[in-house]
Amino acid sequence: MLAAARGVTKSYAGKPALSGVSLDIRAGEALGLLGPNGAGKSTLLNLLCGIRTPDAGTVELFGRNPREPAARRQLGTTPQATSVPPTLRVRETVDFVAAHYEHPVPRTRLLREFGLTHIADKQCGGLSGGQQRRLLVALALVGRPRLVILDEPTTGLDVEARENLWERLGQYRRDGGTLLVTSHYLEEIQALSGRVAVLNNGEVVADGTVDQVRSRVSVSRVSFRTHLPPSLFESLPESAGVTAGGDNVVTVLSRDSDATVRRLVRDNIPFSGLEVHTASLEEAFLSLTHLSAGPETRVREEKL
Ligand SMILES: Nc1ncnc2c1ncn2[C@@H]1O[C@H](COP(=O)(O)OP(=O)(O)OP(=O)(O)O)[C@@H](O)[C@H]1O
Repeated sequence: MLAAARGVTKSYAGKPALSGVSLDIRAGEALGLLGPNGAGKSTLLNLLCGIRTPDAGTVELFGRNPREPAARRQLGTTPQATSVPPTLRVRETVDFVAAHYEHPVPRTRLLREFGLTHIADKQCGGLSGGQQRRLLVALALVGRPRLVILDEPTTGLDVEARENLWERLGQYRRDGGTLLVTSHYLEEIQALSGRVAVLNNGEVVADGTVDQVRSRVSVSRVSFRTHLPPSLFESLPESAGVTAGGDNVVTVLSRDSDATVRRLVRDNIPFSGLEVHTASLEEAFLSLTHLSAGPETRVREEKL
C-alpha cells in the first residue's frame, strides 16, 4: 500500500469536511475519487500530500507521516490551486523542478509527451489556462514518482487536450505508476481506472471497481413514450430522477426497474416503446449521492 487514510476527520471552523474517512491506495492501481462540489475530495488529497493535518485518525504516505519531506520524495502532485511562476519560461520551470530529483525525465521528452515543445521558450505567465494545467501535470511527473495525486487535472482543458492528458496518464500507469485522481468527468475516470471511491458529505459512500459501484446502486434507465407530463414520474418511490427527451420520451432513473414497469402497467399509464437499460456510472453516482432527486437537467449534465 502506498498511501492510506484511517478514520480521518477534518473540520474547518467547526464544520466537518471529512467524517471518519478510510481509504487505501494500493501500488499499481488508478483510483478515481468522485464526489459533488464540497464533498471533501480536495481536503482528503491535501491530507495525503501532507499539506494539511487531520483532526483525528491517521494518514500515511509510503508508510510515513506525509508531513515528513522524506515521505513525499516519491510523490508527484498537482494541488487544485497551484499556479506556475509567471516570469519563468516553460523550459526553465521544468529544469527547476527536475533539479530536485535524482533521475528526472529528460526535459525534451517531457515537453514532447505533454505537447509543450512549441511553447518551451514562453514565459509561464503568458500561457493559456489549459497550457498551464498541462505544464503542472508534466511537473508532477518529472521526478518519475511512484505515486501521482492530481486534483481535477483536466479542469479548463478542451476535449483534445483532455484526451491527450488521459492518454499520458494511462501510459504512466502502464509503466507501473500509481494514480489517485479527482475529476468531475466521470467518463474519464471510467476509462482510466479500475477503482472508484465516491465521497459525499465528507464520507466514503462507495468504494470498489466501476462494476461494483454500479451494481451496488443498481440503477436502471426505464424509457418509454407517453403523453403524460414527465414530472408525474418523479414521485415514484424508486425513482432517482426523471428526464424528458424529444418525441415524448420520458426516462426514469429507477432503483428498481421491475417495480417501475409493474407500476406503469398497474396504474394504466398509457406508454409505448418501453426500454430498460443499465445506467451509466454517472447516473449510478448521482443516485448514490442523492443529487438526482432534483431537477431533470442534473441527470443529463456531463459535468457534475
Ligand atoms: N480552507 C478552508 N477553509 C474553510 N472551509 C474549507 C476550506 N477548504 C475546504 N473547506 C470546506 O470543506 C468542505 C470540503 O471541501 P473540499 O474542497 O475538500 O471539497 P471538494 O470535494 O474538493 O470540492 P470541489 O469539487 O468543489 O473542489 C466544503 O464545505 C468546503 O467549503
